[in-house]
Amino acid sequence: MEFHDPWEGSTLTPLLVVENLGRRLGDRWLWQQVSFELAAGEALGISGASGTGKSLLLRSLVGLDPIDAGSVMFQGRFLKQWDIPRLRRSMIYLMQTPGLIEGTVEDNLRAVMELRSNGHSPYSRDRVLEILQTCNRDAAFLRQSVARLSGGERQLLALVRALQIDPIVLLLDEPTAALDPDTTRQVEALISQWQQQQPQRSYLWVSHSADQLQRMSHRTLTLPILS
Ligand SMILES: Nc1ncnc2c1ncn2[C@@H]1O[C@H](COP(=O)(O)OP(=O)(O)OP(=O)(O)O)[C@@H](O)[C@H]1O
Repeated sequence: MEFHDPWEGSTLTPLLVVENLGRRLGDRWLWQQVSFELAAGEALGISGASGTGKSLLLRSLVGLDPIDAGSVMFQGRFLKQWDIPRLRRSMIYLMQTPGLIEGTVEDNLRAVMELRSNGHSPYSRDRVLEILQTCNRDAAFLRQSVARLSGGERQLLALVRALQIDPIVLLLDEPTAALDPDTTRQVEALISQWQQQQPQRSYLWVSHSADQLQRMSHRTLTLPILS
């Protein structure tokens, strides 16, 4: 199976080049010959039935899951040439169910900035409040206990936590799957605003909603069902 990349031949320098990627599950290929490029500023949708390997594809792009064939190049360097913490700051994978620490929303945001792998960038409440404004949240959200957050609020927190690290590429794994329509629109607005603030920012967005992919991506790759 092979994907046709309609952006092939584009004069834009690609941020991400995926060539003939393959992933085995036991003695079968989950997917193979997956090839695509993500240009600076591009939004690429990923669709496919449950179990076709969308999450594993995103995870493999940042070395969280093994690759059995092919190569991934980010900003001109193969994955194995990257310092992995640095790669994962530049290209952040946002998982479906975010892992959070106990405490408040702000504890979670601050903890990430204090991690060595984030280069000791200082935590900035002003920066976070600016991001939160887009989704109608203020300082009261920062004081909330994580234990009392809804599924949607946990997703919002995970997104804000990623955005404050200032990535170039976001790998979004069904980021609104657990959200009501209003919060879904807020998340979409947040991502759009983030992307438009700097033209090189790009994202891959996995979704089961064709409408959402039409709103949020320039084009879509569909993973085929394993035969
Ligand atoms: N770490 C792993 N090792 C081996 N197999 C895995 C692993 N993680 C997931 N799988 C299997 O790989 C297949 C693809 O899983 P994946 O979560 O990538 O699918 P998906 O397309 O994202 O599904 P959904 O739309 O339901 O989220 C599934 O059959 C799953 O059971």
